[in-house]
Amino acid sequence: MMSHTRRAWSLLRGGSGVGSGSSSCDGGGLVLRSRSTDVYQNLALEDWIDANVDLERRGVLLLWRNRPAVVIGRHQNPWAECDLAAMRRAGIPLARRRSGGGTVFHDLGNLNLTFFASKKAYDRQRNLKVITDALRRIRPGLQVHATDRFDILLNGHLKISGSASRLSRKSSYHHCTLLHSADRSALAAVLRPSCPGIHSNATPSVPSPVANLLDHAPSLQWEELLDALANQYNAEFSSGATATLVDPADESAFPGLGRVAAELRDWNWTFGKTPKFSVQTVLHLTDDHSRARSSAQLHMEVKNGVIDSCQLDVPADWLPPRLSGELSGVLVGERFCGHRAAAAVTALLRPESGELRHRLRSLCDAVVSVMG
Ligand SMILES: Nc1ncnc2c1ncn2[C@@H]1O[C@H](COP(=O)(O)OP(=O)(O)OP(=O)(O)O)[C@@H](O)[C@H]1O
Repeated sequence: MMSHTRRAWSLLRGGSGVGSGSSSCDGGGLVLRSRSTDVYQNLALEDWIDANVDLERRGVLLLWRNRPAVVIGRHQNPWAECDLAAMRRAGIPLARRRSGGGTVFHDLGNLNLTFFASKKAYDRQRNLKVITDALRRIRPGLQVHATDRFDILLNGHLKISGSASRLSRKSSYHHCTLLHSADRSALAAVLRPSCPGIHSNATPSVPSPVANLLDHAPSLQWEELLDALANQYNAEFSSGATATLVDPADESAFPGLGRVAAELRDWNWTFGKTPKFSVQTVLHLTDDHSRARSSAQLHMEVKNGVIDSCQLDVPADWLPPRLSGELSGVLVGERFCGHRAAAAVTALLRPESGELRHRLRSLCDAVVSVMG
């Protein structure tokens, strides 16, 4: 018997098997649900569908959820958008998506919907209408509306959905989040800057108060929500598709997907694609007994996530210029990442006089903590 994934693959490749409406494609045709909760696999699945499915013939709606993850827009700076140290402690990965826009938090209480269509059929308000119509249909009392920023708001001001999209030569996709029962305190804890004093042209996020659907529609279960969305998609796009489970980890069904997932997971994409930026900040220094205090100025230029230049202005009565100069030199060419920088500067902390070592350590710690 054909597995769900294989059936989906044959459908995606243009085989038959979906309901009668699917071939009269008014931009609609196939509803898929990903089995995976790995953010990189799911983002790679989006790429795969965009590259391999004939979207002129049929559109696709992909429904997916991730284990906790922070997803930044293509042109964003992760150090400016999220608390990387807190994420590392909690084991929450960072992903950079291919589309533009701002930073969002995902977990299993957040549903993602990706609407794939030909470039000609690309229509974000129509896609958002699928979501708002589905919500109104299952809970007529819910006050939801789509904004001209392509967010969906509840009760006029609480964001339940954010959108981003990507257009290629012939195809398009538009993905949206939908907060059902996400951990809002985790969301607030990770969506704040790691690093002070960043100057850059990266796209900034637009923070909004958020809400979970479950708090406003207390008995709304996942299956009811997923069915309503699939049905509404079919109604809007005159399709007769039933949702099909797919597994992006199945390389025989999605050849090449694993390589794309690995690229998305790689530091060179997640951090290395950050638009160039500079960091200018004051470092607060203390000795080992937290008695003596001083401050230093840090100025770094970072390109492709790597420190291109580093200048430390440290008062001469705190450290001899030789040592602060040496620390600056050690950091140039390093990835702008606190935990990696910590390894790089450890070598500097060779025995000097005890007092100087404490003062150098304090300076190193201050620099490393700035780097997230
Ligand atoms: N899963 C989520 N769903 C909806 N809103 C979220 C979610 N996670 C975070 N947010 C809120 O959305 C803000 C980011 O919104 P922003 O508009 O910058 O990006 P976006 O919604 O991804 O995309 P776009 O900018 O393309 O609309 C966050 O600061 C937070 O307030």
